[in-house]
Amino acid sequence: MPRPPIYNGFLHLTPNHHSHGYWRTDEGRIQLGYKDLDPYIDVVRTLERGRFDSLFIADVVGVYDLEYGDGTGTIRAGSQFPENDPAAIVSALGYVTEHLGLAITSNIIQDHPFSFARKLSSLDHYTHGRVGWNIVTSYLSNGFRNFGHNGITSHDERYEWAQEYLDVTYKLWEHSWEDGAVVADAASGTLFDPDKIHTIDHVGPRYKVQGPHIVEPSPQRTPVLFQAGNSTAGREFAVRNAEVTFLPSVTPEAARKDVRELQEQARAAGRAPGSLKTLVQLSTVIGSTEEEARRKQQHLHDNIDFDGLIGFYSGGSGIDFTSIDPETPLTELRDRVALGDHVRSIFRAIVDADLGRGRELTWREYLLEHALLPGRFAGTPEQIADHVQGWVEAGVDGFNVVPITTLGWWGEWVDHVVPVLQARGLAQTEYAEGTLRQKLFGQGDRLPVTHHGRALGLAPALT
Ligand SMILES: Cc1cc2nc3c(=O)[nH]c(=O)nc-3n(C[C@H](O)[C@H](O)[C@H](O)COP(=O)(O)O)c2cc1C
Repeated sequence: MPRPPIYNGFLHLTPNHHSHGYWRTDEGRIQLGYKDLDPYIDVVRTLERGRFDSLFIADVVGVYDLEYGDGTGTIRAGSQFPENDPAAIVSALGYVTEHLGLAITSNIIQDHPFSFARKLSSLDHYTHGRVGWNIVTSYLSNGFRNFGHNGITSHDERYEWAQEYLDVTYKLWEHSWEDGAVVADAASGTLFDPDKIHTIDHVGPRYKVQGPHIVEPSPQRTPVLFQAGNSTAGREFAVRNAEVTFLPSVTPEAARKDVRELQEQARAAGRAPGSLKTLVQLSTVIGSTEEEARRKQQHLHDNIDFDGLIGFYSGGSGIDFTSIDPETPLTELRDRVALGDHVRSIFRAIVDADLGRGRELTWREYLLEHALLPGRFAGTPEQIADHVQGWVEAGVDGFNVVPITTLGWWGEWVDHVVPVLQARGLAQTEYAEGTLRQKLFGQGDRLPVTHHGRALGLAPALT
């Protein structure tokens, strides 16, 4: 019998994740506690009460819109700014939970792979095998400038860089220590068997790492690997490396096709069936009646900080949208020659999608209704469960649950929606035993032997 869908709680250690400016409202002010540990302890306890599979912490290492407009929109609104470091909180969250997976985002520019592998192995020990890694290549040019680069590296080159980064970590996690390297034989005075611990001697275009790994193999060795690549290079990277990937689909119909194509690609790349799980974003506004849910959604729209949203959107896409009047109809933007071919092609695609179903949308309406939390659904718990069912029937394996407020919102979901989902077999009622990987895949603690990271091996030592 297949397991119920996977649920990740999506978090960001910042005053506003996607509800830009909502900190100003009575409901949103709680997010200003983002610097404290206690509110997050509350979040993970709530997630565990709701039998979430994992907490998933997003992260960026720069300001979204420093290069766009007057460069202040996201700073003033506190949109994904400031950003506390996800790795710093994992031990504490692991200590107060027993089963919840703890997946952190870390990008390839912020850490050397040797120190990153060491950090994740340590966290996997301290959490008894519950750590995951969201592999990101970073899309913020300010992020690159913060780490000594002149600007953002080109898109496909970032994925090549990421592959080498991962290969270094695979060598450290999977190949540096053989099984049986820990001896602890008091009679011979041998704690570790040097013959079973190897240097990795990695030499590549960006990294030179001798090794050995300086942390004992942790329960999962490699953390569970999450990734969200939608481009051609991103998909290739996902089918080679990811164990859980995020689909861009905003409707179940789109997901059906996306899942099929991805799984065909994974099969062609030699991945075992079921070894690459697909998640979609699930963003909901919950009401005891449909009317209440709609009212809450309107309240959210009315309180979005538009400069923050536009700055976020500009930084995320690498296109300066700050000078466009939000009240401009999309068709006018599609035809505005001064915007250039690339930007106009984006507006053409949006207009062609006919998201207003015949109604002409303005740029503001499009951003609020479709770009802010794509696929957002407002309804009662029963309607949300119907909505979830539609996605499951389309073949997705689970959901990244996006809250309206990073802190304070989770009880609403767990107390009102989860019981309905559980009653319909759409959410687990108990945790399976074991590590995060064992819980998600039921095939043991380690990467499958056919996975690239296991198959890689160590190159012969250079002399
Ligand atoms: C659910 C989800 C979470 C993401 N989290 C982050 C994040 O925390 N930090 C980040 O820099 N990028 C994040 N991304 C962006 C992806 O890493 C990636 O850049 C994006 O999906 C575009 O991939 P592509 O260039 O292959 O199309 C996220 C994407 C998705 C869909």
